Amino acid sequence: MTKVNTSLFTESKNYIPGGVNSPVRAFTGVNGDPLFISKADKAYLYDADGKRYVDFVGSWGPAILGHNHSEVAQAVKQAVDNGLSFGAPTAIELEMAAYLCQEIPNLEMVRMVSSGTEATMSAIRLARGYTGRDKIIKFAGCYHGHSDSLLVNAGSGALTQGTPSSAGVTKGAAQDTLVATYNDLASVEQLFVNNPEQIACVIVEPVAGNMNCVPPVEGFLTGLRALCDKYGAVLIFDEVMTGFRVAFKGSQEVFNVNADLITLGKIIGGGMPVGAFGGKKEIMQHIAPLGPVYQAGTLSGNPISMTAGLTTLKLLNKAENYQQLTQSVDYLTQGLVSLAQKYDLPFTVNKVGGMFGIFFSQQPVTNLETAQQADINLFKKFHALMLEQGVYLAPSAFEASFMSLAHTTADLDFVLAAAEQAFITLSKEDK
Ligand SMILES: Cc1ncc(COP(=O)(O)O)c(C=O)c1O
Ligand SMILES: N[C@H](C=O)CCC(=O)O
Repeated sequence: MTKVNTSLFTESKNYIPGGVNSPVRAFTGVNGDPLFISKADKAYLYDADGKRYVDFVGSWGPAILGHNHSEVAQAVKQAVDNGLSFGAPTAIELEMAAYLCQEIPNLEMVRMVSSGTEATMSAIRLARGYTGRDKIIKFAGCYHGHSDSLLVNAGSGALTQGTPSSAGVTKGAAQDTLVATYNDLASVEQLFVNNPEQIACVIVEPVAGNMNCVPPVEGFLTGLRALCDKYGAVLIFDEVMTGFRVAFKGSQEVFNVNADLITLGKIIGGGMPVGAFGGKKEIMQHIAPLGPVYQAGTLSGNPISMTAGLTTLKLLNKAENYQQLTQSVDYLTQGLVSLAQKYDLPFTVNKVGGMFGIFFSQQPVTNLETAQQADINLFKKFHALMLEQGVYLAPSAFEASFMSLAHTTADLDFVLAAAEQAFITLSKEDK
């Protein structure tokens, strides 16, 4: 790390646990030290020492237009002039809700919250209140935020830190969380059979992005739909990451499957804190003040977040944007695969729309077990070599990468040239 970065990190550790406000930022997953970011623009991050990086983290997903998009920034500046927060209904939150319901399949009503964690926690409470059942099914390696009952075999930072099932979660909170294997319908059906009429919902990342990027195999999501119908459970698609990322209308469109409840976050806040959950009216009417399932939030529907989010969504809403994202992902990942072959390195990629994952693995990665079988040490070395050359990848082998509309072919060629240098170094070390 360079001078200013080093002193900021040293100082931060005195006041903030681990020097960071979210564990995955700490770079422990790559045995490094975090960069302190001073500004971001288009496809680039600039660290505290002024060094530029081509960024594939995109604030963990939201920056799909690229950083600091001028129209979003302008709209936010105007909204700020009217006040930051009112704790009362606004026209902009109505506009956001109506827009989401118009664009996202099966979203008839939606409640805004302030994070993805709140969205999934509330959706689960709602599913429990609606069905009168206690147990839920999640998948090993999927991450749905940090509420107690979901920090069981979780992905993302929890997995990276080696604490997929967090300390501090009581047995009571965890006992109703049943864990199945991603892409394995038999493991789900077994849980339904073993817990008759007790399972309120299945919650799934339709494309897993918190054990790196792991798409659903053919029939997995439709199979979940069928199992939920058969056993009377609610199907929750956690689209906090995949919403507006894999396609404008999300995973339901890509995989042609209907969910009962959908959670959103990240992109719908355009870089501001946000989350949302919604779905069929019949279920959503159980939420307070209409129904008995309580859910609330001081800053929910915050006008600045709504403005940033809605402006982002309207700019995104063009088929050619998703063609561009897919083409950019294809260009980069095909280039990486060819280079890895050239230097005889084990390498595989997964991708859907604007998200992708790279693995130092010879076998396809379809679940947590195969993601963990990839060569994590090789990834750590690759990460360091890329960072040195000005490419910012997620500091963990268990995080998906994100393309933005601001990444140019020149940026991607720069990244491929850096990757070639990194692969040359890695292949020499390998021998
Ligand atoms: C799929 C998924 N669900 C939920 C969350 C939680 O969102 P947040 O970090 O905004 O609480 C995240 C990311 O953190 C996520 O990737
Ligand atoms: N993978 C997480 C969200 O998608 C990363 C964000 C965080 O935990 O800080």
